[in-house]
Amino acid sequence: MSSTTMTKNKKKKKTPQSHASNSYLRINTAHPSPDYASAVSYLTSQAHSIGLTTRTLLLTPAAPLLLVTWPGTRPSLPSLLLNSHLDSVPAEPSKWSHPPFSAARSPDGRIYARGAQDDKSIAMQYLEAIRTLKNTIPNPTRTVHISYVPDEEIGGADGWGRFVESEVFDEMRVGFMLDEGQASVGEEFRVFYADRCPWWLIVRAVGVPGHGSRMYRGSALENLMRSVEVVGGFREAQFDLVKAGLAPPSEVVSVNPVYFKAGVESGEGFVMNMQPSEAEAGFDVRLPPTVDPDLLKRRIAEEWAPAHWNLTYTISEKGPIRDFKGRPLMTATNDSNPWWSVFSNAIVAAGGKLAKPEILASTTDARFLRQRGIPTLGFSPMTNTPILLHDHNEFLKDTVYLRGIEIYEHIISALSSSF
Ligand code: MET
Ligand SMILES: [Zn+2]
Ligand SMILES: [Zn+2]
Repeated sequence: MSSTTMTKNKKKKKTPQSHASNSYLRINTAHPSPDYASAVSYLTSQAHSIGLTTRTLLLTPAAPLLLVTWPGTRPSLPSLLLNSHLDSVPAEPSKWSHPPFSAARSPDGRIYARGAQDDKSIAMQYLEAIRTLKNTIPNPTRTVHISYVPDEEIGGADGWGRFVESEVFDEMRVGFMLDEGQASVGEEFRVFYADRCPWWLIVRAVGVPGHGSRMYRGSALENLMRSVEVVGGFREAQFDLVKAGLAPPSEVVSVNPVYFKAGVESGEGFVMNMQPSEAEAGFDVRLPPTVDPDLLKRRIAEEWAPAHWNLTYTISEKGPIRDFKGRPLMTATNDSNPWWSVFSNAIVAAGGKLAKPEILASTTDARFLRQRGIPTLGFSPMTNTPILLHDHNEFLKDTVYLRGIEIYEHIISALSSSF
């Protein structure tokens, strides 16, 4: 744990190109070696320029976590936490129209960068919104924290997984957290009250090796292909529900193959006339909170990877799927949750429209808070924007980014007051 610094509040005017965010987008935060040091140092300097307190936590040496604080006048009230992860998924630069860490701007204002949507925009918008609010309110009623957290994209074990267990987190007494959401292709802002839970499934096959010309039963690849066919059938059935309009995409179990690995290699590439004795496939599986995980586990064992086909499997469960009381991880979006009412009213006060609350198709660190019963919503203020997270040519328009700052001004102002 290192320095705590407070500087004086300087009144600065926001200019549209204070796309300070561009400097942040240019830091290469992609796995497998995200430049956390530069990201933390940049965000720290931005926070100090507004007069906010910062702390860098080294819960593991390679993965710093930055905590920014705007102290409230009534610190006894539960605090508001705004969360953003520091890391990004890798990009394939040769497939992009602009280098992924250039933050290149097109004539119509699209800023291209890996992380432009996921989720470096909110990282900067939180700060810019507070920069503006500080001009009129030196301190909020309730304490506002921003957490910049490592390793979200790889499961969060060394990020939120450790943070949530720390004394610092307990001392923050978080009452409500806002985390990232996803872009909206229409006019309405999207908000997410739950995530799907990721299981990373690897199916391994062994089998009879032999000459590439021979037809026989039980080769490793034949065994693996049987598994792929069964998984594919399940996938089609889930997809059919979505296509028929019977379920939103985030309310079915998705299962997508993400790699296949097989073949005997020589220095020249794959040996084409040998059938290998081993093969494996990787699947990204996502479970909505409404699904019974034990039933899916049974299906995997009995149908997707049965031992009698010489198949074995591992499931890497990325985080919790139920809270400490055994309930699905969901945040209430009705009057029973006062944070919800204040949040949704703030969007309206900002002139925005909110879509019906959804389950997020992907996964965020929100699950670590929901597991502890802390209400958490996923929200990234990006309307009229194609959904490009983890895709090539990820971008965000400058006008959308700037509008997002105004939205956060309303939200932070409302949620940090007492109610
Ligand atoms: N946010 C990432 C995703 O949804 C990582 C989730 S935890 C494995 O893929
Ligand atoms: Zn993200
Ligand atoms: Zn992501």
